[in-house]
Amino acid sequence: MTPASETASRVPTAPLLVAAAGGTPAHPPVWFMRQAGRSLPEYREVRKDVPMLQACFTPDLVCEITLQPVRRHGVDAAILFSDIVVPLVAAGIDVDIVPGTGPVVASPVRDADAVAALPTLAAEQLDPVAQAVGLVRAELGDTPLIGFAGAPFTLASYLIEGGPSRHHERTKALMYSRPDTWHALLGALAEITATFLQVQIGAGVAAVQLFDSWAGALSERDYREYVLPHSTRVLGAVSGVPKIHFGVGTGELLPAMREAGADVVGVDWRVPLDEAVRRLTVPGGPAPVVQGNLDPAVLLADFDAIEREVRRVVAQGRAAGGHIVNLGHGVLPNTDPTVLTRVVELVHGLTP
Ligand SMILES: Cc1c2[nH]c(c1CCC(=O)O)Cc1[nH]c(c(CCC(=O)O)c1C)Cc1[nH]c(c(CCC(=O)O)c1C)Cc1[nH]c(c(C)c1CCC(=O)O)C2
Repeated sequence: MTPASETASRVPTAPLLVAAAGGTPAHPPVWFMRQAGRSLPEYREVRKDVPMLQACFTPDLVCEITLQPVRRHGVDAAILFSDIVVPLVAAGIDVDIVPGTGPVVASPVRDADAVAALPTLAAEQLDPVAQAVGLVRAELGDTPLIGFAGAPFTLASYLIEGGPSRHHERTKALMYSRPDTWHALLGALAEITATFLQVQIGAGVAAVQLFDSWAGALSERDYREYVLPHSTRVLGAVSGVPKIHFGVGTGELLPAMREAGADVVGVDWRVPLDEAVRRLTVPGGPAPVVQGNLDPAVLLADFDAIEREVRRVVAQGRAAGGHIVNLGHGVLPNTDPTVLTRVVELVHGLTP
Protein backbone atom coordinates (compact mmCIF):
# COMPACT_ATOMS: atom_id res chain seq x y z
CA MET A 1 0.00 0.00 0.00
CA THR A 2 1.20 3.51 -0.73
CA PRO A 3 1.64 5.63 2.43
CA ALA A 4 -0.79 8.57 2.57
CA SER A 5 2.10 11.07 2.63
CA GLU A 6 3.38 9.77 -0.71
CA THR A 7 -0.07 9.88 -2.24
CA ALA A 8 -0.52 13.45 -1.00
CA SER A 9 2.80 14.53 -2.48
CA ARG A 10 1.56 13.50 -5.92
CA VAL A 11 -1.54 15.70 -5.79
CA PRO A 12 -0.56 18.94 -7.55
CA THR A 13 -0.88 22.08 -5.46
CA ALA A 14 0.92 24.62 -7.66
CA PRO A 15 -1.82 26.81 -9.23
CA LEU A 16 -0.53 26.12 -12.76
CA LEU A 17 -0.74 22.35 -12.30
CA VAL A 18 -4.16 22.55 -10.62
CA ALA A 19 -5.53 24.60 -13.54
CA ALA A 20 -3.88 22.30 -16.11
CA ALA A 21 -5.65 19.35 -14.47
CA GLY A 22 -9.00 21.13 -14.85
CA GLY A 23 -9.25 22.34 -11.25
CA THR A 24 -9.78 25.77 -9.69
CA PRO A 25 -6.69 27.06 -7.86
CA ALA A 26 -6.80 29.75 -5.14
CA HIS A 27 -5.85 32.35 -7.75
CA PRO A 28 -5.50 32.17 -11.53
CA PRO A 29 -1.97 31.05 -12.48
CA VAL A 30 -0.06 33.43 -14.77
CA TRP A 31 3.18 33.24 -16.74
CA PHE A 32 4.29 34.87 -19.99
CA MET A 33 5.66 33.32 -23.15
CA ARG A 34 9.14 34.86 -23.69
CA GLN A 35 9.14 36.08 -20.08
CA ALA A 36 12.91 35.48 -20.10
CA GLY A 37 14.46 37.74 -22.67
CA ARG A 38 15.07 41.23 -23.93
CA SER A 39 12.37 42.96 -21.87
CA LEU A 40 14.62 42.38 -18.81
CA PRO A 41 17.74 44.53 -18.25
CA GLU A 42 19.25 41.71 -16.16
CA TYR A 43 18.88 39.42 -19.22
CA ARG A 44 20.54 41.92 -21.56
CA GLU A 45 23.36 42.22 -19.03
CA VAL A 46 24.18 38.49 -18.78
CA ARG A 47 23.73 37.97 -22.54
CA LYS A 48 25.79 40.96 -23.69
CA ASP A 49 28.92 38.97 -24.55
CA VAL A 50 27.34 35.55 -25.15
CA PRO A 51 25.67 34.54 -28.45
CA MET A 52 22.14 33.12 -28.06
CA LEU A 53 22.94 29.49 -28.89
CA GLN A 54 26.08 29.46 -26.78
CA ALA A 55 23.92 30.64 -23.87
CA CYS A 56 21.43 27.81 -24.52
CA PHE A 57 24.21 25.21 -24.14
CA THR A 58 25.69 26.74 -20.94
CA PRO A 59 23.75 25.24 -17.98
CA ASP A 60 24.65 27.94 -15.41
CA LEU A 61 23.55 30.68 -17.75
CA VAL A 62 20.34 28.85 -18.73
CA CYS A 63 19.56 28.47 -15.02
CA GLU A 64 20.18 32.15 -14.25
CA ILE A 65 18.12 33.42 -17.22
CA THR A 66 15.26 30.99 -16.52
CA LEU A 67 15.02 32.22 -12.92
CA GLN A 68 15.22 35.96 -13.67
CA PRO A 69 11.51 36.48 -14.50
CA VAL A 70 10.41 34.25 -11.58
CA ARG A 71 12.40 36.37 -9.11
CA ARG A 72 11.32 39.65 -10.62
CA HIS A 73 7.64 39.07 -11.42
CA GLY A 74 6.57 36.24 -9.10
CA VAL A 75 5.04 34.35 -12.05
CA ASP A 76 3.47 30.93 -11.39
CA ALA A 77 5.86 29.07 -13.69
CA ALA A 78 9.36 29.24 -15.06
CA ILE A 79 9.93 28.31 -18.70
CA LEU A 80 13.29 26.80 -19.54
CA PHE A 81 15.50 29.27 -21.37
CA SER A 82 16.26 27.57 -24.68
CA ASP A 83 15.04 27.78 -28.25
CA ILE A 84 13.08 25.61 -30.66
CA VAL A 85 16.24 25.15 -32.80
CA VAL A 86 18.35 23.84 -29.89
CA PRO A 87 17.63 20.13 -30.64
CA LEU A 88 18.49 20.72 -34.32
CA VAL A 89 21.80 22.29 -33.31
CA ALA A 90 22.45 19.44 -30.84
CA ALA A 91 21.87 16.94 -33.66
CA GLY A 92 24.53 18.72 -35.75
CA ILE A 93 22.42 20.79 -38.15
CA ASP A 94 24.06 24.14 -38.98
CA VAL A 95 21.59 26.70 -37.62
CA ASP A 96 22.35 30.07 -36.07
CA ILE A 97 20.10 32.53 -34.29
CA VAL A 98 20.71 35.96 -35.76
CA PRO A 99 19.76 38.85 -33.44
CA GLY A 100 16.72 40.72 -34.74
CA THR A 101 16.05 38.02 -37.36
CA GLY A 102 15.73 34.61 -35.73
CA PRO A 103 16.93 31.16 -36.80
CA VAL A 104 18.96 31.00 -40.04
CA VAL A 105 19.76 27.60 -41.60
CA ALA A 106 23.04 27.27 -43.55
CA SER A 107 21.79 24.57 -45.97
CA PRO A 108 18.00 24.66 -46.33
CA VAL A 109 16.30 21.25 -46.60
CA ARG A 110 14.31 21.25 -49.85
CA ASP A 111 14.41 17.77 -51.41
CA ALA A 112 14.33 14.06 -50.62
CA ASP A 113 18.15 13.79 -50.53
CA ALA A 114 18.42 16.57 -47.96
CA VAL A 115 15.70 14.95 -45.84
CA ALA A 116 17.45 11.55 -46.03
CA ALA A 117 20.72 13.21 -44.95
CA LEU A 118 19.22 14.73 -41.76
CA PRO A 119 20.95 13.49 -38.63
CA THR A 120 19.08 11.81 -35.79
CA LEU A 121 19.32 13.07 -32.22
CA ALA A 122 20.60 10.99 -29.30
CA ALA A 123 19.50 11.97 -25.79
CA GLU A 124 23.17 12.40 -24.70
CA GLN A 125 23.60 15.21 -27.21
CA LEU A 126 21.21 17.18 -25.00
CA ASP A 127 23.18 16.68 -21.78
CA PRO A 128 23.69 20.44 -21.23
CA VAL A 129 19.89 20.91 -21.43
CA ALA A 130 19.29 18.12 -18.90
CA GLN A 131 21.93 19.62 -16.60
CA ALA A 132 20.28 23.04 -16.87
CA VAL A 133 16.88 21.57 -15.95
CA GLY A 134 18.47 19.97 -12.87
CA LEU A 135 20.03 23.27 -11.78
CA VAL A 136 16.76 25.17 -12.22
CA ARG A 137 14.75 22.51 -10.35
CA ALA A 138 17.14 22.75 -7.39
CA GLU A 139 16.52 26.53 -7.13
CA LEU A 140 12.84 26.79 -7.94
CA GLY A 141 11.13 25.23 -4.93
CA ASP A 142 7.45 24.60 -5.64
CA THR A 143 7.22 26.75 -8.77
CA PRO A 144 6.73 24.48 -11.79
CA LEU A 145 9.30 24.53 -14.58
CA ILE A 146 7.83 24.29 -18.09
CA GLY A 147 9.87 22.54 -20.77
CA PHE A 148 9.11 23.06 -24.44
CA ALA A 149 9.83 22.21 -28.05
CA GLY A 150 8.95 23.51 -31.48
CA ALA A 151 6.40 21.35 -33.31
CA PRO A 152 7.36 19.59 -36.58
CA PHE A 153 5.57 22.09 -38.87
CA THR A 154 7.19 25.18 -37.33
CA LEU A 155 10.65 23.56 -37.37
CA ALA A 156 10.09 22.39 -40.96
CA SER A 157 9.26 25.94 -42.01
CA TYR A 158 12.64 27.20 -40.71
CA LEU A 159 14.53 24.28 -42.30
CA ILE A 160 12.85 24.61 -45.69
CA GLU A 161 12.74 28.41 -45.95
CA GLY A 162 16.23 28.73 -44.43
CA GLY A 163 14.98 31.38 -42.01
CA PRO A 164 11.90 33.27 -40.87
CA SER A 165 9.19 33.52 -43.49
CA ARG A 166 6.02 35.52 -43.91
CA HIS A 167 4.08 33.27 -46.27
CA HIS A 168 5.88 29.92 -45.84
CA GLU A 169 5.73 29.54 -49.62
CA ARG A 170 8.57 27.06 -50.15
CA THR A 171 7.25 25.06 -47.21
CA LYS A 172 3.78 24.82 -48.71
CA ALA A 173 5.16 24.14 -52.20
CA LEU A 174 7.08 21.11 -50.88
CA MET A 175 4.07 19.98 -48.85
CA TYR A 176 1.74 20.03 -51.86
CA SER A 177 4.12 18.76 -54.54
CA ARG A 178 6.16 16.13 -52.66
CA PRO A 179 3.93 14.68 -49.94
CA ASP A 180 6.28 11.69 -49.44
CA THR A 181 9.28 13.95 -48.86
CA TRP A 182 7.13 16.18 -46.65
CA HIS A 183 5.99 13.32 -44.42
CA ALA A 184 9.55 11.95 -44.21
CA LEU A 185 10.77 15.37 -43.07
CA LEU A 186 8.00 15.85 -40.50
CA GLY A 187 8.53 12.30 -39.27
CA ALA A 188 12.25 12.96 -38.71
CA LEU A 189 11.44 16.24 -36.92
CA ALA A 190 8.81 14.50 -34.76
CA GLU A 191 11.53 12.09 -33.56
CA ILE A 192 13.91 14.93 -32.72
CA THR A 193 11.16 16.90 -30.97
CA ALA A 194 10.03 13.89 -28.92
CA THR A 195 13.62 13.29 -27.78
CA PHE A 196 14.01 16.96 -26.80
CA LEU A 197 10.83 16.78 -24.67
CA GLN A 198 11.69 13.36 -23.17
CA VAL A 199 15.09 14.63 -22.04
CA GLN A 200 13.47 17.64 -20.33
CA ILE A 201 10.83 15.46 -18.65
CA GLY A 202 13.47 12.97 -17.56
CA ALA A 203 15.41 15.83 -15.96
CA GLY A 204 12.37 17.02 -14.03
CA VAL A 205 10.23 19.63 -15.84
CA ALA A 206 6.66 19.78 -14.46
CA ALA A 207 4.85 20.51 -17.75
CA VAL A 208 5.68 20.87 -21.43
CA GLN A 209 4.53 23.21 -24.18
CA LEU A 210 4.65 22.32 -27.86
CA PHE A 211 5.00 25.54 -29.89
CA ASP A 212 3.52 25.26 -33.37
CA SER A 213 3.87 28.99 -33.81
CA TRP A 214 3.33 29.06 -37.57
CA ALA A 215 0.64 26.35 -37.96
CA GLY A 216 -1.96 29.11 -38.32
CA ALA A 217 -0.70 29.55 -41.89
CA LEU A 218 -2.58 26.34 -42.81
CA SER A 219 -6.25 25.56 -43.41
CA GLU A 220 -7.79 23.06 -41.02
CA ARG A 221 -7.98 20.51 -43.84
CA ASP A 222 -4.28 20.79 -44.67
CA TYR A 223 -3.33 20.87 -40.99
CA ARG A 224 -5.17 17.60 -40.44
CA GLU A 225 -3.59 15.93 -43.47
CA TYR A 226 0.00 17.20 -43.34
CA VAL A 227 0.70 18.14 -39.72
CA LEU A 228 -1.66 16.61 -37.17
CA PRO A 229 -0.32 13.01 -37.44
CA HIS A 230 3.21 14.22 -36.68
CA SER A 231 2.29 16.49 -33.76
CA THR A 232 0.11 13.65 -32.42
CA ARG A 233 3.14 11.37 -32.54
CA VAL A 234 5.22 13.89 -30.57
CA LEU A 235 2.59 14.38 -27.86
CA GLY A 236 1.94 10.61 -27.73
CA ALA A 237 5.65 9.97 -27.15
CA VAL A 238 5.74 11.99 -23.92
CA SER A 239 3.86 11.28 -20.72
CA GLY A 240 3.73 12.01 -17.02
CA VAL A 241 3.29 15.80 -17.21
CA PRO A 242 0.57 18.14 -18.55
CA LYS A 243 1.01 19.05 -22.22
CA ILE A 244 0.19 22.51 -23.60
CA HIS A 245 -0.20 22.93 -27.39
CA PHE A 246 0.06 26.47 -28.76
CA GLY A 247 0.05 28.26 -32.10
CA VAL A 248 -0.53 31.77 -33.46
CA GLY A 249 -3.57 32.51 -35.64
CA THR A 250 -4.85 28.99 -34.97
CA GLY A 251 -8.48 29.88 -34.18
CA GLU A 252 -9.68 27.53 -36.94
CA LEU A 253 -7.32 24.75 -35.79
CA LEU A 254 -8.15 24.68 -32.06
CA PRO A 255 -10.14 21.40 -32.06
CA ALA A 256 -7.49 19.63 -34.17
CA MET A 257 -4.71 20.92 -31.91
CA ARG A 258 -6.55 19.50 -28.91
CA GLU A 259 -7.01 16.17 -30.72
CA ALA A 260 -3.23 15.97 -31.13
CA GLY A 261 -3.16 15.00 -27.47
CA ALA A 262 -2.99 18.29 -25.59
CA ASP A 263 -4.25 18.70 -22.03
CA VAL A 264 -4.22 22.48 -22.44
CA VAL A 265 -4.69 24.46 -25.66
CA GLY A 266 -2.96 27.83 -26.01
CA VAL A 267 -5.05 30.51 -27.70
CA ASP A 268 -3.81 33.72 -29.32
CA TRP A 269 -5.62 37.05 -28.89
CA ARG A 270 -7.72 36.79 -32.06
CA VAL A 271 -10.33 34.46 -30.54
CA PRO A 272 -11.95 35.38 -27.18
CA LEU A 273 -11.44 32.61 -24.62
CA ASP A 274 -15.16 31.89 -24.16
CA GLU A 275 -15.43 31.37 -27.93
CA ALA A 276 -12.26 29.21 -27.91
CA VAL A 277 -13.83 27.07 -25.17
CA ARG A 278 -16.98 26.70 -27.28
CA ARG A 279 -14.87 25.52 -30.25
CA LEU A 280 -12.87 23.12 -28.08
CA THR A 281 -15.82 21.53 -26.29
CA VAL A 282 -16.54 17.91 -27.15
CA PRO A 283 -20.13 16.84 -26.37
CA GLY A 284 -20.10 14.68 -23.24
CA GLY A 285 -16.39 15.36 -22.64
CA PRO A 286 -14.68 17.31 -19.84
CA ALA A 287 -14.55 21.10 -20.16
CA PRO A 288 -11.40 22.12 -22.07
CA VAL A 289 -8.48 23.83 -20.36
CA VAL A 290 -7.08 26.91 -22.10
CA GLN A 291 -4.06 29.19 -21.85
CA GLY A 292 -3.90 32.80 -22.97
CA ASN A 293 -4.72 35.23 -24.42
CA LEU A 294 -3.85 38.89 -23.79
CA ASP A 295 -2.58 40.67 -26.88
CA PRO A 296 1.15 41.28 -26.15
CA ALA A 297 0.73 44.78 -27.62
CA VAL A 298 -1.85 45.63 -24.93
CA LEU A 299 1.05 45.71 -22.46
CA LEU A 300 2.32 48.84 -24.23
CA ALA A 301 -0.95 50.71 -23.47
CA ASP A 302 -1.88 52.75 -20.35
CA PHE A 303 -2.32 50.60 -17.26
CA ASP A 304 -6.07 51.37 -17.11
CA ALA A 305 -6.45 49.74 -20.51
CA ILE A 306 -4.21 46.83 -19.50
CA GLU A 307 -6.27 46.25 -16.36
CA ARG A 308 -9.51 46.26 -18.35
CA GLU A 309 -8.10 43.69 -20.79
CA VAL A 310 -6.68 41.46 -18.02
CA ARG A 311 -10.06 41.45 -16.24
CA ARG A 312 -11.83 40.62 -19.50
CA VAL A 313 -9.46 37.72 -20.28
CA VAL A 314 -9.79 36.28 -16.76
CA ALA A 315 -13.59 36.60 -16.88
CA GLN A 316 -13.80 34.93 -20.31
CA GLY A 317 -11.44 32.19 -19.10
CA ARG A 318 -14.05 31.23 -16.47
CA ALA A 319 -15.96 29.47 -19.27
CA ALA A 320 -13.13 26.92 -19.39
CA GLY A 321 -12.52 23.83 -17.26
CA GLY A 322 -9.27 25.49 -16.23
CA HIS A 323 -7.45 28.65 -17.31
CA ILE A 324 -3.76 29.56 -17.29
CA VAL A 325 -3.37 33.30 -17.84
CA ASN A 326 -0.76 34.20 -20.45
CA LEU A 327 -0.29 36.37 -23.51
CA GLY A 328 -1.50 35.32 -26.95
CA HIS A 329 2.16 35.25 -28.10
CA GLY A 330 5.55 36.22 -26.66
CA VAL A 331 6.42 39.34 -24.65
CA LEU A 332 7.48 42.11 -27.04
CA PRO A 333 11.10 43.16 -26.37
CA ASN A 334 10.10 46.81 -25.72
CA THR A 335 7.63 45.88 -22.96
CA ASP A 336 8.24 47.69 -19.65
CA PRO A 337 9.05 44.86 -17.20
CA THR A 338 7.40 46.74 -14.30
CA VAL A 339 4.13 46.38 -16.22
CA LEU A 340 4.56 42.59 -16.30
CA THR A 341 5.02 42.56 -12.51
CA ARG A 342 1.86 44.66 -12.06
CA VAL A 343 -0.11 42.29 -14.30
CA VAL A 344 0.98 39.33 -12.14
CA GLU A 345 -0.15 41.19 -8.98
CA LEU A 346 -3.46 42.07 -10.60
CA VAL A 347 -4.15 38.48 -11.72
CA HIS A 348 -3.24 37.10 -8.31
CA GLY A 349 -5.83 39.41 -6.74
CA LEU A 350 -8.62 38.07 -8.97
CA THR A 351 -9.84 35.18 -6.80
CA PRO A 352 -12.53 32.90 -8.26
C1 LIG B 1 9.33 30.61 -33.40
C2 LIG B 1 10.17 30.41 -32.15
C3 LIG B 1 11.56 30.61 -32.04
N1 LIG B 1 11.91 30.31 -30.72
C4 LIG B 1 10.80 29.96 -30.02
C5 LIG B 1 9.70 29.97 -30.91
C6 LIG B 1 8.31 29.57 -30.54
C7 LIG B 1 7.64 30.63 -29.76
C8 LIG B 1 7.22 31.83 -30.57
O1 LIG B 1 6.40 31.67 -31.45
O2 LIG B 1 7.75 32.90 -30.27
C9 LIG B 1 10.70 29.51 -28.62
C10 LIG B 1 11.49 30.22 -27.59
N2 LIG B 1 12.61 30.97 -27.75
C11 LIG B 1 13.02 31.40 -26.53
C12 LIG B 1 12.19 30.86 -25.53
C13 LIG B 1 12.54 31.01 -24.07
C14 LIG B 1 11.62 30.82 -23.04
C15 LIG B 1 10.64 31.97 -22.80
O3 LIG B 1 10.96 32.86 -22.01
O4 LIG B 1 9.54 31.93 -23.38
C16 LIG B 1 11.20 30.13 -26.20
C17 LIG B 1 10.01 29.37 -25.62
C18 LIG B 1 14.18 32.26 -26.24
C19 LIG B 1 14.63 33.18 -27.30
N3 LIG B 1 14.80 32.91 -28.63
C20 LIG B 1 15.30 34.02 -29.24
C21 LIG B 1 15.48 35.04 -28.29
C22 LIG B 1 16.07 36.41 -28.57
C23 LIG B 1 17.55 36.27 -28.61
C24 LIG B 1 18.24 37.47 -28.08
O5 LIG B 1 18.05 37.83 -26.90
O6 LIG B 1 19.06 38.06 -28.84
C25 LIG B 1 15.07 34.52 -27.06
C26 LIG B 1 15.12 35.19 -25.71
C27 LIG B 1 15.67 34.07 -30.68
C28 LIG B 1 14.60 33.64 -31.58
N4 LIG B 1 14.27 32.33 -31.82
C29 LIG B 1 13.18 32.28 -32.68
C30 LIG B 1 12.82 33.62 -32.99
C31 LIG B 1 11.69 34.02 -33.90
C32 LIG B 1 13.70 34.46 -32.28
C33 LIG B 1 13.68 35.98 -32.20
C34 LIG B 1 14.70 36.62 -33.08
C35 LIG B 1 14.90 38.08 -32.65
O7 LIG B 1 13.92 38.83 -32.68
O8 LIG B 1 16.04 38.42 -32.32
C36 LIG B 1 12.51 31.02 -33.09
